Amino acid sequence: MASRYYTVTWEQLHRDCKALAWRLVEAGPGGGPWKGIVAITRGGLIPAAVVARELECRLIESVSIVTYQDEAIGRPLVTKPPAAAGDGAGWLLLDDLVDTGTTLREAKSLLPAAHVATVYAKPAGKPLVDTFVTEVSQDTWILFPWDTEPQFVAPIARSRLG
Ligand SMILES: O=P(O)(O)OC[C@H]1O[C@H](OP(=O)(O)OP(=O)(O)O)[C@H](O)[C@@H]1O
Ligand SMILES: Nc1nc2[nH]cnc2c(=O)[nH]1
Ligand SMILES: [Mg+2]
Repeated sequence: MASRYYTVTWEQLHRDCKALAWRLVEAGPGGGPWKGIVAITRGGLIPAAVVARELECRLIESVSIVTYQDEAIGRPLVTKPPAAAGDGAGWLLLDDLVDTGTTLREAKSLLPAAHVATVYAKPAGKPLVDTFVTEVSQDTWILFPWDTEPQFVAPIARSRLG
């Protein structure tokens, strides 16, 4: 288990994805538009939708890589390779976050020339990313809005009683 959690709301995710789009809008090949976005599913799907809207990009490809079961890391399994995008030149390879870098290493072996972007980055995986927005510490687990729901919490005074 991680030693701390960082909870991201829908609003914050939207804001952070738009901040990522600002960083990417003039970084396409020759300063022009990107050929398309390759989303690493599942986590990259919603960031890809928001970034695609902001960059007016209509071509979305996907590569599916399963690395974690809940918070436990395993060997990365490519359940769907990208159907198009060649070696990735001119394409954005997009994921929600990089942690150890295991998933991105696998994705980059399929699309070595792609520009790699994530919304969040932890120190161990950061060197694999060309563009990101927010860094969190390695011992932090990021909780996305699709992983959580609001629930009752006891008043502070009551929780003190043990
Ligand atoms: O840098 P890493 O240590 O590889 O961790 C990052 C990856 O882990 C999560 O995916 P996960 O395997 O949980 O699959 P999912 O996107 O389908 O939820 C996340 O979406 C990243 O893709
Ligand atoms: N949701 C989530 N998935 C991850 N996969 C690897 N690290 C993380 C993390 O911090 N949060
Ligand atoms: Mg993922």
